[in-house]
Amino acid sequence: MSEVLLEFEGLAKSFGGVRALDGLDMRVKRGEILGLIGPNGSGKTTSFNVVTGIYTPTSGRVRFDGRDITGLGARKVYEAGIARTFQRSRLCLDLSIFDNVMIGNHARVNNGLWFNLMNRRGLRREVEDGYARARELVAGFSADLADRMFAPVGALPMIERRRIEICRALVSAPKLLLLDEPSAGMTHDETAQLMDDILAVRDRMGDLSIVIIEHEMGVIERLTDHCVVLSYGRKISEGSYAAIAADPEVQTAYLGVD
Ligand SMILES: Nc1ncnc2c1ncn2[C@@H]1O[C@H](COP(=O)(O)OP(=O)(O)OP(=O)(O)O)[C@@H](O)[C@H]1O
Repeated sequence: MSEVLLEFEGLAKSFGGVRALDGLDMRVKRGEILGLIGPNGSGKTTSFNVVTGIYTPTSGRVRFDGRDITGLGARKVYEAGIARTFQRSRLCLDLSIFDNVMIGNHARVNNGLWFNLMNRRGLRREVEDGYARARELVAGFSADLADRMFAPVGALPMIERRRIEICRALVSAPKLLLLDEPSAGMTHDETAQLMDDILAVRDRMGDLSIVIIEHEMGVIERLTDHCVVLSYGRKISEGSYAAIAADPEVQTAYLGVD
């Protein structure tokens, strides 16, 4: 088995005259946490949208777990083992913690009409198994949250909502988790707690790979094994956080140092 889980080859995506991705080459190894950083508009979120099948690339290839997944639709990408969170929360605020987590579990349930109508025992077992799985995931973040699985998520503070979003992504047992600015909208203390959470998830889930987009450099420094820096849709640097932070091109493009 190759140690590379995800690979971009010359990935490009244009929107009219805007080259959001401009020939990006990048690799994510199994089990690593990779930080994807760069100034606003450098193509970070577009790369997530291309990998997850929301956008079809203009050119280039995406390979995942030994397969070419270029241009596969969102559902097939999800079934292949890639899950994500979004920069802006996509939780259903009126629904419970349990319901929100289960939305991420749809590939694992046999929810055909015939099954639901005729196999009541099977349906019951499916719901019970889903509940046990969702509760276990949530308990991994917070025992208190796990005791409130039927509370509406709209009543929860931002950090708890982020935890639920990560659980919703993890319930599909992905091989790759894409986190788009998980610290957005959180306080310094909440961000610190979330970093502990993400490291704990990685410890619990052995060879899960994580790609994290973040503007908070403290988060990138603490969490990542490797970083890739984008500018105008191209990779301008990569390496450990210490290496990229010391790179003059990164300082000029990203940190605003001349
Ligand atoms: N759907 C779209 N239609 C038109 N232009 C888009 C679209 N999505 C992204 N872009 C443009 O592509 C470029 C890259 O955007 P992207 O959101 O990927 O950057 P980013 O690095 O994630 O930025 P940020 O850090 O602000 O989230 C920007 O110029 C953006 O305006």
